[in-house]
Amino acid sequence: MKPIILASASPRRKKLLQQINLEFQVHASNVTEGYDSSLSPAEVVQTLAQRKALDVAQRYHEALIIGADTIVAHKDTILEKPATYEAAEQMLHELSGSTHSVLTGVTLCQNTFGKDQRVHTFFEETHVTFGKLRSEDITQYVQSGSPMDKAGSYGIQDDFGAIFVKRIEGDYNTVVGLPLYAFYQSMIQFAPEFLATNHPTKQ
Ligand SMILES: Cc1cn([C@H]2C[C@H](O)[C@@H](COP(=O)(O)OP(=O)(O)OP(=O)(O)O)O2)c(=O)[nH]c1=O
Repeated sequence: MKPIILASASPRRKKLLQQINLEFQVHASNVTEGYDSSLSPAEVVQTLAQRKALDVAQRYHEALIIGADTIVAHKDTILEKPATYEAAEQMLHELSGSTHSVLTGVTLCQNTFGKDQRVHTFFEETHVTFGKLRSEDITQYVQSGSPMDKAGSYGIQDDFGAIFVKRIEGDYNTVVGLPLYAFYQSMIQFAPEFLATNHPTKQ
C-alpha cells in the first residue's frame, strides 16, 4: 500500500485526518515559514503549504504527501503564530469585536517511483466574527499558553472559541487547520486510488 504522509507537526491536523478514517503517517517538515510580503494571504498559505509538502516529498519515492498552512488575515494584516505573550494579547485585542478571515492552504503531492511528481494546491477561507473580548479574559486565555502555537493567537476548538466566536461563515475545519470537505473532494479528483487503499471502512 502506497503511504499517505501528513507533512505537519500540528496535533490538530493529525486529529482532523484521523476523523475521516484515513491511514497515514506523520512526517513534519522543517522548512522556514518566511514569505514575500507582496503575496496575498491566499498566495501565502498556498506557497507555504506547497513548501512543506515538497520538503517532505523528497524523502518518499511512492507516497501521497499532504502539506498545509493556516493564517489569520485582518484588515490587510496577516496574523501568524504569536512570538510573545504580549503579541498574543495584542492580536486578540485587535480581533475583538470584529470579523476576520482564516485561510488554510493545502498541497497534495503524489510521488510515483521512477515517474512524475504531481502537485495540486488549493486554499479555503472562513470568516470568523468575535464578540467583544474583555481584557481580563484575553489575559487569562493568553496566560494558559494555548494561543502560542496557533495562527492569530487563538484556537476556535478551545473553550475560547466556544465563548467568544459569535459566528463563522465557511468550513469550521479550515479554522482548525485542515478543510476536510475540500480536502476529501480534492482526494477524489487528484488521488482516488489512495482513498481506496488507505481508507479502511470502519468495522
Ligand atoms: C486560527 C486557528 C489556528 N490553529 C492552528 C492550526 C495550525 O496548527 C496553526 C497554524 O500554524 P501552521 O504554520 O499552519 O501549522 P503548524 O506550525 O502548527 O504545523 P506545520 O507547519 O508543521 O503544519 O494554528 C488552530 O489550531 N485553531 C485555530 O482556531
